Amino acid sequence: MNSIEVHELTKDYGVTRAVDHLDFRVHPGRVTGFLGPNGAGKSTTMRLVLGLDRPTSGTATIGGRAYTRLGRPLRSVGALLDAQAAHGSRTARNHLAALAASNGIGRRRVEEMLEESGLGTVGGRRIKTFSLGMRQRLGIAAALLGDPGVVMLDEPSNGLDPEGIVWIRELMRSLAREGRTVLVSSHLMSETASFADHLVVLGKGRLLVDLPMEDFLDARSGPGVRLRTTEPARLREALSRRGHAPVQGADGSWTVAGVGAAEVGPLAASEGIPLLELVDLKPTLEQAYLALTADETQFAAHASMKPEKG
Ligand SMILES: Nc1ncnc2c1ncn2[C@@H]1O[C@H](COP(=O)(O)OP(=O)(O)OP(=O)(O)O)[C@@H](O)[C@H]1O
Repeated sequence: MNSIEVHELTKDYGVTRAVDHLDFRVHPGRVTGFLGPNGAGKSTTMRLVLGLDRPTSGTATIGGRAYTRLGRPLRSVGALLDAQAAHGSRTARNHLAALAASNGIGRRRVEEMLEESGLGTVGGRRIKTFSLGMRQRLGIAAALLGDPGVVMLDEPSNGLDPEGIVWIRELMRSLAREGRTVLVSSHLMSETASFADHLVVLGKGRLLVDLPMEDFLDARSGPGVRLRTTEPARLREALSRRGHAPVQGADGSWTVAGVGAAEVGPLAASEGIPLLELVDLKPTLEQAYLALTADETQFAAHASMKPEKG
């Protein structure tokens, strides 16, 4: 009911195609990370979902309805797109109160959200005196004012201090646990890995990936292990007989590509080689993402090198 659906969505700005026949759905009950290089079309997609821009073709809906047809939109969808957008001469409290009034939301909720976002003591200050992190907190407070089922945040950690980053991470996790739909764009891979269950990745306006985080990481890595042993020379020999070349790290551990712990463990046991540590390696989100975007760049280079027909 609360999902975001994007269907054949296309947006051209003059000759620039910002979004190109996009198709994906963001489901409730999980945090979806929205990734892609600069200019990939993430902000444009979010603006189209929020009715701030009109698609060239295709549709973007929330629970089957266009944003512009939602009665009191803040009660259905909360969004943070640009934390600088708030009126600087208003106080934080007045800013939230104006939003609340226009969406039929009670004053008590304003105070609740000021507290929740860590702005309880500065609610009476003008927004123009706020730091980037404080504006970001205010933007998140505004997004959640109407207790919406759908939350869309563009770079929410921008400008936040470490405490703020932990706060936003926990907040997103709890919003998803409550069954809300949470779509979050970010350039910070370790951050995204810490809160997202699912990933949607764009490249040049097109959909590259729509997968659970685990599946994305698994799909972009071959097997590999890290191990420690008291007899590296014997293990290296045993592994090289099977075509594997261990590489020693600065900390004295060894990594072996192309083989899993399920194979290395029994091999070491059968050779009587003691292992002090043996773990299957998973790539970080950053490694998997960079491998994906490198493939894309290569693909683009090949495509542009193709001779023209005719
Ligand atoms: N109002 C506009 N007028 C003209 N071109 C635009 C406009 N908005 C976006 N674009 C172009 O559309 C493309 C997608 O931009 P968009 O801001 O959606 O990307 P993004 O993935 O959010 O990038 P970033 O990670 O840098 O925020 C870019 O080529 C951008 O220059």
